[in-house]
Amino acid sequence: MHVVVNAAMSADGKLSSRRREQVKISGPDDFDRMDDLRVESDAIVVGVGTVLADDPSLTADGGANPLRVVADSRARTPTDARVLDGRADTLIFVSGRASDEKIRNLRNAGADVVVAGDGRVSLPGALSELEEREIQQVMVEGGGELIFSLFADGLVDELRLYVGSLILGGREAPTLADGDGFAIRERFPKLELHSVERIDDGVLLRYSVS
Ligand SMILES: NC(=O)C1=CN([C@@H]2O[C@H](COP(=O)(O)OP(=O)(O)OC[C@H]3O[C@@H](n4cnc5c(N)ncnc54)[C@H](OP(=O)(O)O)[C@@H]3O)[C@@H](O)[C@H]2O)C=CC1
Ligand SMILES: Nc1nc(O)c(N)c(N[C@@H]2O[C@H](COP(=O)(O)O)[C@@H](O)[C@H]2O)n1
Repeated sequence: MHVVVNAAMSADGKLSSRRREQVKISGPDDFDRMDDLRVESDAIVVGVGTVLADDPSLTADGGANPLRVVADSRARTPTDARVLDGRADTLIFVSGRASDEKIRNLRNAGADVVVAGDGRVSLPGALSELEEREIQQVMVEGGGELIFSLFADGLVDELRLYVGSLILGGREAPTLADGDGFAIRERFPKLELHSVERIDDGVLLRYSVS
């Protein structure tokens, strides 16, 4: 399985505003590139924070829709969220912290709900489940909490990072890898830079993860 993290950040490294509002960091050509990546992926994964903040549809304009996947330990995805609009299949990973009632409500809203882990969703467990379903390419769209955990668990193969030409600012604004962060005595994940490409008025950086 190949796991690609795709995200857009401002020149000061923020994924959205200090109020966690969805900001258009990508321009039209970069959104087209993102859509192409959705089409060529078998699953798109986000954390429930992104669902609650952005209410994304996670569908592809130009082709077949990949499986939509949400990491949502406590089953907080609203039953009227756009990821449950029936336009594509949706799999929600919850953990032992999710109540039976919330799981039932999500299933009634059309989601496939799978329990992975006891505390937060076990990401190795979730990716194993996707592998069993013959998912070959996974596109992770965010946000920063989920991306940090995937790096911490050593589960990311590739990073495609669009850097837009704007400053969002704010110490509380989400960044690419939030979570607890890494310390110097631990191993910082290392990247290998493969390409730099100007798109719209920003830059796409493509890395593999060593
Ligand atoms: N510019 C861009 O490319 C993008 C920007 N964004 C922005 O990012 C922000 C949302 O990011 P963020 O708040 O970090 O939310 P995330 O989408 O990363 O979701 C985080 C939540 O996922 C749940 N989760 C379940 N399992 C795990 C796990 N193993 N590790 C980490 N999280 C887990 C947790 O909630 P629980 O414990 O309840 O399960 C956690 O709070 C929004 O402002 C959005 O606009 C988002 C995507 C892309
Ligand atoms: N690539 C990219 N550029 C931006 O400027 C963005 N704000 C995002 N955000 C991500 O796109 C999702 C929106 O999805 P839908 O089009 O509604 O399906 C959003 O939830 C973020 O994951 N990405």
